[in-house]
Amino acid sequence: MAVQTTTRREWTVTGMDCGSCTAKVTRAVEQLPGVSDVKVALMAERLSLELVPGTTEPETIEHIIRKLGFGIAAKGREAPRKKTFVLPDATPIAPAGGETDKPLDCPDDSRREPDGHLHGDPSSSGNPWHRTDKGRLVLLTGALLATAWAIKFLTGTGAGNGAFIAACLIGTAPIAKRAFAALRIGQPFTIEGLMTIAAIGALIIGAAEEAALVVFLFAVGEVLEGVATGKARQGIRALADLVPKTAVLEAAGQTVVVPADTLEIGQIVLVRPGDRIPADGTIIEGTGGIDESPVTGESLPLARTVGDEVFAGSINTEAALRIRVTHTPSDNTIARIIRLVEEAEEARAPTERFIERFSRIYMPAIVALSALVILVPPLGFGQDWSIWIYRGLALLLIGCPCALVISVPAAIASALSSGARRGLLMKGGAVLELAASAKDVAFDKTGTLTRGKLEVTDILLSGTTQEAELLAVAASVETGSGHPLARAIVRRAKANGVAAISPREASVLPGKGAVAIVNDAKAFVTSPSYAEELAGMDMTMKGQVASLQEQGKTVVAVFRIGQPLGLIAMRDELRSDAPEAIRQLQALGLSTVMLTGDNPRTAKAIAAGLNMEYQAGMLPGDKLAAIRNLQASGSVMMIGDGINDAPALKAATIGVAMGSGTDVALETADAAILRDKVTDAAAMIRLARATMGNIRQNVALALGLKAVFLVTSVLGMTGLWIAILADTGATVLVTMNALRLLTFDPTKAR
Ligand SMILES: Nc1ncnc2c1ncn2[C@@H]1O[C@H](COP(=O)(O)OP(=O)(O)OP(=O)(O)O)[C@@H](O)[C@H]1O
Ligand SMILES: [Zn+2]
Repeated sequence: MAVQTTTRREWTVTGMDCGSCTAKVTRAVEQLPGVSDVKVALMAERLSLELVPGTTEPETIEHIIRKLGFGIAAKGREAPRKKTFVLPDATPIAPAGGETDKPLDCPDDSRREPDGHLHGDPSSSGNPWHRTDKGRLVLLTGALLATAWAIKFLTGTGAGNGAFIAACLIGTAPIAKRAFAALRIGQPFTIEGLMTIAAIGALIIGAAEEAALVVFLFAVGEVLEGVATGKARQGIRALADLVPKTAVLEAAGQTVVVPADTLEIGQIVLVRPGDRIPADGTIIEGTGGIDESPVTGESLPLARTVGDEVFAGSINTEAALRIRVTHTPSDNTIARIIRLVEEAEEARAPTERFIERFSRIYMPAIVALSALVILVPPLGFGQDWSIWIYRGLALLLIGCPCALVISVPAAIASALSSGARRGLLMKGGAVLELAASAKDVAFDKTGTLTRGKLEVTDILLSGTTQEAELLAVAASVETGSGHPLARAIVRRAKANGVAAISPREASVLPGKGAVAIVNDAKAFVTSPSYAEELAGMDMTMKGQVASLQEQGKTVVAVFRIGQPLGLIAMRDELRSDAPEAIRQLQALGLSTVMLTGDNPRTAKAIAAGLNMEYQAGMLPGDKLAAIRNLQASGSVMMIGDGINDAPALKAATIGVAMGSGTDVALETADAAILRDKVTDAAAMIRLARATMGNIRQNVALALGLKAVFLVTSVLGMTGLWIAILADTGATVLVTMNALRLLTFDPTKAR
């Protein structure tokens, strides 16, 4: 075989509460044969990897993950693999590969439904805590501890000690099992491992009561971590809940209620007032206010009528609507947003990667340190063994990097879902981190700072040309172009009742204009400067152009080679919040610049109203060069509508697409602003900065607490159970702090 094909496989993995859990899963599977590109998303509870068919069986992967104490279920169904096959009479054949532990009644996992019920922590979402494995461990260890205490008080120390030993051993068993599973696949340093050593060690030095308490507190901590992480996950899940589960389908003159995820393109659904719209579609009957806040964050209801597009998840506020479905459920705008937010987690922030590397060293370092604490004082200085073993064991319990490792993903997940609810999409922690450090913000003009809905204001005719002729030629040249200028001209021709002449060989000259053969003559609609270059302009025309441009209007020349026909001037309105947006960005310490293909005079008139810098007369390539130039001095955020500025958006450190309609932009840009609000650019910066601030607080808190208890443990001021309490406390505190980002409102200027 020349090419080794791989298939992408996905699982839902439950029970991961922190970054060291995801690291454990990652390391466990990435060393398996045929496995590559392993991605584990803590918040989305997802494991995905590339797998060479016929190497590692997916069942093996599931088996290993379960052994480590997590729940796992395959996501979706993959195309059947070629390696295993089923005979016509459905008698399964074991594959030739020594896979013996595979259940015979299940020859191919691709035919198995994701079973939903999981071995480990059945579901960290939804399930009450006491129904989870970790919850049961708390109940078990708690009951054992209580019993042991009762025995101690009723019978005196001797029997009580035995009860504590039993409680500790029984409670440690499941933890030790997970530690051994990790050890067998080459991961000696796990929190379960440290726990097991500490508990057994404590038993050996006769601290049975404390050992039992430590096991109990550890179990409590695990549950608390699970609850905190579950809270962070809810932010993302809430988005998915916005799409109604059912839809009223119109079929053969009748209405039936069907599950919303079975809707197909072309079907007609009925949406009553007050209901959420079940699918992306087009209104075919009815007029009403639509609240699009779930999708775009814009909470003012927008008037929508026949022919308008609506988004799944929006609320129909007034009248009954009939809607034709235009997108399948998995392709809905909201579904794509959810997917982006989920996948965003995999685009790690540099800080996150640094912390992960740090935590890989941290645990072994703590183990080495506690070995020294145990050995050096008794051996070197003749000190008492039991004191230093105790202190060394306490130190071991500080070796859990959970709080540190969870600090970044929890903050980022909270920020991403908080942003998504306001129509601010960012593809991951890396984007957040870069946005927080942005120095310049570059704006496209048309459609970004302005509304992009141009209006023809002046028509100036050359020589004997009639207005109708000018418009007819211009409109037919422009029929092939989607440029806002082109649309304005075509609209005006229609309004004047001018019949368009069908053009031949119509094409656009990006950044310059459009050309076509109209009535057997090559005709152009271009920028005045390109017209000058191509055909020349007389003094009167030049004067007219200049005075129109000084009024902030965009002028195009209509001509055939050697024959000017006239000028068309258009005006585009600034978005009402553009001046405020520029003010806010400048107040945040960013420098702002407008990059436009329009001419310098028009650009100057518009930039003056915004009090910002500008660069004009730029071809798409020039915009790209300008971005590169700015990047020499720091991160650059570029905001555009994706028309004519895609290369610049791509080149910018953070490319932000603006506008809900642009399908492509959402997937290609680094971030998107779904409401048509320029001030959201400032909101995005604020959210990014708040997130990085939150992460810094979390890291300081986590490291600070570790440092304090490291010292107090070595000095013997705090013991085993305080050490485990400090660890859990830090994790919970850090997660709670990160959750504050869920309610942070970045649109408020401070
Ligand atoms: N289809 C077209 N018809 C007529 N003129 C055009 C067309 N496309 C571009 N031009 C001319 O080229 C100039 C630059 O176009 P370009 O699309 O790069 O920028 P723009 O849309 O005017 O502004 P911005 O760069 O801010 O979005 C326009 O101002 C216009 O004069
Ligand atoms: Zn953990």
